[in-house]
Amino acid sequence: MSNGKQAYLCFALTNVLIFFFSSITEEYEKELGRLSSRLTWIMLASLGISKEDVKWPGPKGDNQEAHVLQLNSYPACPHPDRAMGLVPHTDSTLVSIIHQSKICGLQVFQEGTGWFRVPPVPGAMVVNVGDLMHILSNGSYVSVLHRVLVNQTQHRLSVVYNYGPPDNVPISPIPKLLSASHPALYPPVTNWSEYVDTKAKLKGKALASLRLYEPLTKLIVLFRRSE
Ligand SMILES: O=C(O)CCC(=O)C(=O)O
Ligand SMILES: [Fe+2]
Repeated sequence: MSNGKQAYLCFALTNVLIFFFSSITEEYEKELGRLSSRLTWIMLASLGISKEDVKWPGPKGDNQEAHVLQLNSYPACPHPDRAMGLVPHTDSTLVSIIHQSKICGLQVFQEGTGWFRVPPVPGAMVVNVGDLMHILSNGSYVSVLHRVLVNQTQHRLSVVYNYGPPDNVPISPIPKLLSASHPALYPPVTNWSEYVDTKAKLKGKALASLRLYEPLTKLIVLFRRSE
């Protein structure tokens, strides 16, 4: 086959692959959008919050939630003890839905236990509570600290659907959840992208730096310690 024909075949094949990849990605985004929205409203409903209580402002009060689809690739690393796939962090989202390939790597931090593995389970996805859900629920849902380790021999992939509020919408604790005994723990965050910028500057300390009060449990511990 001539070089010209080979180049044409390669070009045509690439276009076919791009077409299939884009249509699968589009379908995936649509489904995950529906799933994230349902999960978000179910989580809020469990706190007694309805869609009426969280009207995203907009020209007609009909602003749509936003999302970012992220593809992560963690090449095999001969010295996994000297490298980190993804440093410990919380997600700047309402919720994030992770699809992991068959390789372990994701770990979650739990107070008192430390880091534990979240192994891939065939047919299952991982749902992370993000910082904006933490703020919206006034700390009822706690955003999860997690990290990713690299594998010595196997390449790991993950697909993360980051689900957040419409952009340009301020996020603050839902007023219905607040009372004299449950004051707002966070001031309004201007909007999703601004929060992401703040986080980039303050690294892991963005949420803690916004917090207006210490959790009551911590105060009790401090009080007991000083007795
Ligand atoms: O790769 C994973 O399992 C998690 C990725 C992640 O935490 C992220 O992209 O924020
Ligand atoms: Fe994450």
